[in-house]
Amino acid sequence: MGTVGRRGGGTGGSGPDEGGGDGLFRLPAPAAGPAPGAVHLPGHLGPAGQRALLAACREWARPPAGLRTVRMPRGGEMSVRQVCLGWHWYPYGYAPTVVDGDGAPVKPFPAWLGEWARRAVAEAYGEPCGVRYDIALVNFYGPGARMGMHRDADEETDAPVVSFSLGDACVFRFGTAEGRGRPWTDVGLRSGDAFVFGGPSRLAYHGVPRTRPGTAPPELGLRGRVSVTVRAR
Ligand SMILES: O=C(O)CCC(=O)C(=O)O
Ligand SMILES: [Fe+2]
Repeated sequence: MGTVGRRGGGTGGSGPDEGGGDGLFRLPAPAAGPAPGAVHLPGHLGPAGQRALLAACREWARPPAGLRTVRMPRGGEMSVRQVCLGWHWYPYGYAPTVVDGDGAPVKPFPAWLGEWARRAVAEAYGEPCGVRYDIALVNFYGPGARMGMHRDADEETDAPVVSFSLGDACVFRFGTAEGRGRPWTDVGLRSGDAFVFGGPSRLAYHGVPRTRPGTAPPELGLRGRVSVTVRAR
């Protein structure tokens, strides 16, 4: 990856489907920190983009290799339910099949989602992105679900991670690579936002201490929150 700065301008027609003004993507909005290499893109996905991504998530959630509860090695369960694309993540590694679930082959990672991720990275950093994205983790947050501070450290590449948010707003806590404690910045993520973290922030601890139930855009028809985090293995 090249220099990591704030985005410059628009990225032009690099998306898989511009949606003819129907709001698949919004015009670039001002991008902001909270840390070097970590860029919040508020309102990155327009209404049509949010609808399209949510419809895809609903398909991906179906069995086989569908939504599952993740069991942690020490016996706890994640409150967020998850489905993976491309490679199946389990604590702590990647497998071609759902080794900690129904054993089915993981669903394919769609090329268009890689395009969406590259588009977000290009907007965040103001330069083209050539990463071959091949993994997505789709997280479903019901009432009270949260995600503890962790690093996305099971990938072999240092390609930026891109997350897309749908539904209820949340507090996204973004810390440092040094440890899971302070200092951190609490960023409010809302439906349609993208968040990119790469470069010096690639291995920063982050988590979702809470969502804000009832704040999803009503027209989306989603209760709760969904995040889609795209990575390169
Ligand atoms: O839900 C989010 O926004 C964060 C998800 C996350 O950190 C992950 O999937 O590793
Ligand atoms: Fe993460």
